[in-house]
Amino acid sequence: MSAPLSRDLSQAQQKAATLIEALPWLARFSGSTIVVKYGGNAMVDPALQRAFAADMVFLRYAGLKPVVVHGGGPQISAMLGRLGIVSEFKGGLRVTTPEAMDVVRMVLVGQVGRELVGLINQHGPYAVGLSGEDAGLFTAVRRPAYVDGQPVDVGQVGDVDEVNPSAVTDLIDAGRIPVISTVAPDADGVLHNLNADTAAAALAIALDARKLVVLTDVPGLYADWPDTSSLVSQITTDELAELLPSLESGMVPKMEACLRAVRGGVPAAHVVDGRVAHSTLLEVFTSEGFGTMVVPTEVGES
Ligand SMILES: Nc1ncnc2c1ncn2[C@@H]1O[C@H](COP(=O)(O)OP(=O)(O)O)[C@@H](O)[C@H]1O
Ligand SMILES: CC(=O)N[C@@H](CCC(=O)OP(=O)(O)O)C(=O)O
Repeated sequence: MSAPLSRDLSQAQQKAATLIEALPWLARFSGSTIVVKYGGNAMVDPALQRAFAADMVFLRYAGLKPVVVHGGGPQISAMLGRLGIVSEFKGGLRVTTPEAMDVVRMVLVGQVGRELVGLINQHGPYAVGLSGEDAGLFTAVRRPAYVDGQPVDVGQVGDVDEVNPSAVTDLIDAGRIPVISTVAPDADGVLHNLNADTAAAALAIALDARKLVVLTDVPGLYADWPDTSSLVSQITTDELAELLPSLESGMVPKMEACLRAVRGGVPAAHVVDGRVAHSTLLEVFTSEGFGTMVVPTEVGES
């Protein structure tokens, strides 16, 4: 039995309204580079993985230039466990011995990156995987770590010192979707383990990206975690800099990355809930946006 005509019509109008809501955002962002940090549940739930891959292809067809930087902390810990190598964190950073570094590279470049490339390429020949080692994309510098104010040795953990984005821009110009794993050599060629949020921010700046979108497992930043009424929809860089010292570990690298990106010239950085299918599309193409948006102080106050 078919539904009454009036219900068909109202459903059709709702669909048309959703499509037309995207029009100003398509006009604004078409041609822009968007760096997306893929992480959290979106990376382990098969339905969310497929939705994420479809979103990247959607962005490309909409005329945007998506660039994916992926995480993989839980996958690295699982593989270290399977190999009987102790996983240790100090000051929120993984202690990366030469032995652990081999595993970090194997898991990020050889497993997590490959899986995402495969998912995107079910839609066509778009994704190409590369790491910070390829064509000098990232040069790392040893990252200092502190516990209770005292310096501690975390081994081969790096921060991004230099970015040479030409390999990424070549791929974008060829219509591809770059998928980046965050390991990189230092100036002496010694491989380092980079936090993926940090690397995504550095890349967004170097690419002059229009947005940085960071997927995570919560609806966004809570000013007073875990009070769920304190979800922040928009925050300026100055406000975020003031809030940062009070944040707990999980959110710190993410919010530091957003602050770094926006202070480095990226017009907006967003933290969105990767547990919601198509969260990236919701953020880019709907008027309310989605999650927490970080903007420059002069924009937020105007
Ligand atoms: N102020 C806060 N706002 C939101 N989440 C917070 C906050 N403080 C701590 N968290 C925790 O940080 C986690 C996100 O960090 P993490 O697990 O490292 O992210 P991911 O795996 O997505 O890279 C959230 O799931 C939440 O438990
Ligand atoms: C130095 C450092 O933090 N390296 C991370 C690299 C992966 C990553 O950042 O993954 P997530 O985004 O899933 O946390 C690690 O070894 O776990």
